[in-house]
Amino acid sequence: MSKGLLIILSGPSGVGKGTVCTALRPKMPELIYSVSATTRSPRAGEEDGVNYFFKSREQFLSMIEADQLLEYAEYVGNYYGTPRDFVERTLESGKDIILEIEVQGALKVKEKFPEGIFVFLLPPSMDELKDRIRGRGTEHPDVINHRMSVAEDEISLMQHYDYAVVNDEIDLACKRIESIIIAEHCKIREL
Ligand SMILES: Nc1nc2c(ncn2[C@@H]2O[C@H](COP(=O)(O)OP(=O)(O)O)[C@@H](O)[C@H]2O)c(=O)[nH]1
Ligand SMILES: Nc1ncnc2c1ncn2[C@@H]1O[C@H](COP(=O)(O)OP(=O)(O)O)[C@@H](O)[C@H]1O
Repeated sequence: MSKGLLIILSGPSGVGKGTVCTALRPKMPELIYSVSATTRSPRAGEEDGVNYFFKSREQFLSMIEADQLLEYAEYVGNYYGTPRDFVERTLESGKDIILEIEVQGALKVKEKFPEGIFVFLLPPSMDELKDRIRGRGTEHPDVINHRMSVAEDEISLMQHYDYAVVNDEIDLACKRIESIIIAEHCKIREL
C-alpha cells in the first residue's frame, strides 16, 4: 500500500488557516488533521486534545528532549510543535494528513519530508490581513503589530513552497486546496 500524502498548510497568522481547515473537514472527510502541542493558554472554547495539546513550558521542553516532535517553533512568545508519532503512523497507514503550522516550522518539515506538499495561504491584501487579525478580537494591539511584521517576513519565504493559495473567499480557497490534493494523487511518482 502506498503511503499517505503529507500536506503542510502554512501562512501568516490571521490569514485564515484555521478557518480554511475547519471548512475543509466536511468537504474532505478522509483527510486527517494533526493536533499540535503548544505552551499558549487555551482561548475560550478551545479544548485540550482537540484544538491543541496544551502543555506547560517544562512539559514541552521534555517532549523536545525525548524527540517526540517532528518540528517545533517559538512563535510570539510561545512554543508550538507537531507530535511526530501520529504523523508517521498516519502516513504509514496510507492516509493523508494535513499540518496547519507557521512558516519556520514548515521549513523544518521540508528538511525532513521534502516530498511533502507545501501550500502557502495568502491574504487578498495586507490591509485585509490586519482587519482579520483585529476582527478576531483575541489579540492585544501590540500583538497585532508584531504579528503584521512577522507576516511580512513570512510572506517573503513563499518561494520555498509548492503552491500559493489566496484565501479571498473560503469556499474558493477550499476548492483550490482540494484540487491540489486531488492532482497530487494523480501524479506519477518514482517507484
Ligand atoms: N511550527 C508550528 N506552528 C504551529 C503549530 N501549531 C500551530 N502553529 C502555528 O502557530 C501560529 C499561532 O497559532 P495560534 O496561537 O493558534 O494563533 P492563530 O493560528 O493565529 O489563531 C499559527 O501560525 C499556527 O499555524 C505547530 O505544531 N508547529
Ligand atoms: N476567506 C475569508 N474571508 C473573510 N474572513 C476570513 C476568511 N478566512 C478567515 N477569515 C477570518 O479571519 C480571521 C482569522 O482567521 P483564522 O482562521 O483564525 O486565521 P489563522 O488560523 O491563519 O491565524 C477570523 O476572524 C476568520 O473568521
